[in-house]
Amino acid sequence: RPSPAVRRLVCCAQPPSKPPNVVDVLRTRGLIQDSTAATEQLRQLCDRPLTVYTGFDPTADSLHLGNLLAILALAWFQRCGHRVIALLGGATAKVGDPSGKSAERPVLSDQAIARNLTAIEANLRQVLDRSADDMRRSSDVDVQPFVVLNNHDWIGQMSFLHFLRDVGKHARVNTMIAKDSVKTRLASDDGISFTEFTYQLLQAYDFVHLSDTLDCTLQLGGSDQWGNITAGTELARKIRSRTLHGITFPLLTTADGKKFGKSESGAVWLASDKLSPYQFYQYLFRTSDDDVIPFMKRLTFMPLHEIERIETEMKSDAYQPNTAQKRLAEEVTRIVHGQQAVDAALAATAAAAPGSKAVLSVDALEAIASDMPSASFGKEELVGVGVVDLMVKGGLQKSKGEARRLIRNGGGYLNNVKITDERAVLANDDLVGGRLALLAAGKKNKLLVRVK
Ligand SMILES: Nc1ncnc2c1ncn2[C@@H]1O[C@H](COP(=O)(O)OP(=O)(O)OP(=O)(O)O)[C@@H](O)[C@H]1O
Ligand SMILES: N[C@@H](Cc1ccc(O)cc1)C(=O)O
Repeated sequence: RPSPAVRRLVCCAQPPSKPPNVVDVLRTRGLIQDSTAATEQLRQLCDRPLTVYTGFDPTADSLHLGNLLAILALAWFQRCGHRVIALLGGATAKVGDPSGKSAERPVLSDQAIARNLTAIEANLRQVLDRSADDMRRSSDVDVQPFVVLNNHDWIGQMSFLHFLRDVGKHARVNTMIAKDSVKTRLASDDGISFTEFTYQLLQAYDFVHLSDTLDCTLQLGGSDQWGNITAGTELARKIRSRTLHGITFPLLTTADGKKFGKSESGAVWLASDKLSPYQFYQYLFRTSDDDVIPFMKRLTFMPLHEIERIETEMKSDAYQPNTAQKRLAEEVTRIVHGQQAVDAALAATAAAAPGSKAVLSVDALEAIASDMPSASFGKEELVGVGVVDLMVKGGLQKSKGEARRLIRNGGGYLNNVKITDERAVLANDDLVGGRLALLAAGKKNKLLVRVK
């Protein structure tokens, strides 16, 4: 298929089509919580290409599902023809954002920050590059490459005196202590360190710096960032007499109301070495019926009319349970890990399904390994050994008698194929990839056997 540029030439040199106003996109998808201007003023501001940024502190070695909301908000700006900056907080991570935190953050070593920076940049690229490529393939909107910056490049050089004179002098402590992030911590027994107290000024300085150097006029962030974003708009007004804007989106919360975060246990990581694409897919597949439609609007690029159609279908008697969840899981996994990962997750899900007859691959078995008990044996303890013995040794059945009865009643399976003979032995060919086999007692009770 010819590139958009070539298509434009062929199609009588038509100008690129005008993308929708990003404010309408964000608003209709539930991605605006607060903003520094009323909707109409924001629409006017976004009616021509502008530069927008969001910051990510490298406080862990992966971003998570909550951060995906911020990345997708940036992607919507990119898809609507704006220039986007993803800012890595190499400097701010050393200080620690008190927003939404009830206690002081631990100090990270320079090595840990450097490792996290590389990992987080990879997460951003894996989503934003793919989104931009998809967009370039499917429309003629002028999608600009996104820019990644690290605030250590300017804050790292700044002297303390410079900071006190050029930034601190223009900030009122009264205003600073009124921010939610500080107010809550001041009320706690441990209070807040001077370091974390100054965080908002560093983020404010970033905004002014990006507006000076790259004409960035808008900052996005989760609702926990409102205080830091407005610290930037206030500073710009004071030291540059300039009006900058901010938009926040509501935080993505778990079913029990907790913010998805990297510091929370059980984070839904975007990095595949911390959470496999299959587990990522499974997590989304388990979304409740109440959350599935809002998640589709906020975490996918699916057109709204399609989401609304699914919402209507969910209310009909003919609706197959979990169809919407499957679609959500596929779309979000594709955005984060790509189509191949979706195909692999679907194959693994089919392999693990109760009563599955799916032909097994090594990848599928490895993907589902964490979902079921497993047992490892030397190859000589497996090949030529009776499946009845293996079922008992692996803990799938309590006794050989029980295992025999199971097979006689048609409930024993090896690699998703019914075992018809209770004297059957495991052959070399039964080891998928020469190292894995799946034994099952009934439809759900499965055991993964591995060669040690
Ligand atoms: N659950 C969430 N829903 C929506 N946005 C989020 C969520 N968690 C973080 N963000 C947003 O992602 C951006 C980067 O946040 P940050 O790097 O501090 O992650 P974090 O998960 O909040 O980290 P930590 O748990 O260490 O506070 C911010 O704009 C933040 O508001
Ligand atoms: N404070 C943001 C990250 C950030 C860092 C620097 C900025 O300029 C902007 C945002 C957060 O913790 O989520």
